[in-house]
Amino acid sequence: MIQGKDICKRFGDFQALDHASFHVPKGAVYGLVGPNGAGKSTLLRHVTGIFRQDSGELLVDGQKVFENPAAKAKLTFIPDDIFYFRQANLKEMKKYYEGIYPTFDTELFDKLMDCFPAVDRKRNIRRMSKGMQKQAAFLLAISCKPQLLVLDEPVDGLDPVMRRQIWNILLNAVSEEQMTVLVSSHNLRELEDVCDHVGIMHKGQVILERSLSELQGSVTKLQMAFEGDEVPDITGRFEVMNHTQLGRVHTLIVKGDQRELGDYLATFHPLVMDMLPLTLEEIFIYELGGEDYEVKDIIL
Ligand SMILES: Nc1ncnc2c1ncn2[C@@H]1O[C@H](COP(=O)(O)OP(=O)(O)OP(=O)(O)O)[C@@H](O)[C@H]1O
Repeated sequence: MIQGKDICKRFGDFQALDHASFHVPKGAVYGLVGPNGAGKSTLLRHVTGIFRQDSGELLVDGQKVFENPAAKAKLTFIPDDIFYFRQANLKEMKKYYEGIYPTFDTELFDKLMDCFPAVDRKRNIRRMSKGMQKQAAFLLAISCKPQLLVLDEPVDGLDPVMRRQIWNILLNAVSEEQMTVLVSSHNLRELEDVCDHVGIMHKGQVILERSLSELQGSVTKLQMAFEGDEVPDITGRFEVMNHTQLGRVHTLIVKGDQRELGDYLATFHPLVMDMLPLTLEEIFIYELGGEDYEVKDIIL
């Protein structure tokens, strides 16, 4: 759905995007994660056609987006600073969206209103709380039935119940409408349950991009104890990303097929051997561990 290649953007002397490349497949929920100032919002503003890159290529559904209304009609964007017209209420904003998006689904809008009981159609949106303004933005954006929904820090300012509610609605739209979602966040944990692809941004670059199905099962955390103090050397056969020892218990983070690993280690007759699930956060920490990055700054 989105193909970005070597995108560069400079603001004066500052290189905000530095050959950023990434790929978002159709129907994916793609999380863009990175610390403050990494360039996430800037990249999203290129995807949504607000900025034009200085160099590099960016295609959404095969088309350039900047100054291309046909391409823009396929996507909706919820930025971190949501815009509503002064004095407008939800009813009026809905009318505005209906005028721009031929795909706007009024029936869906009315149905979704039930999921956001606190949002009053007749109240000036700018007078609503930040969380309610965000709810209104979701309501409008999803009702446009976009092929691509771009979200910048989407659940900031929402209570946990509403976060869950919104993710449920989004994931529903992804499975029913094949909608693609590109979402930025500081927090990998927040995205862990919902994304199927993750890209990590640092200093204007996408330094790592993975599909979660590719990751799951490819990295294993093992806790083992053997008769002696040593563990068998498996480095010739598997990539050991991390090894710590506490007493006789060894904890290894190993890359490779889980079953093959288990079968191989069982031949050494360990006293104890447990395979533990890794969080997405742990996987990325180990994946980035060998690189010259302050991993703790990236994964928050
Ligand atoms: N219009 C602009 N003019 C000048 N500098 C800008 C502009 N927009 C962004 N920048 C700079 O580009 C860098 C990347 O900003 P961006 O907002 O994309 O980061 P981010 O990853 O979204 O950060 P955050 O997580 O804090 O929202 C920052 O150093 C920012 O100051």
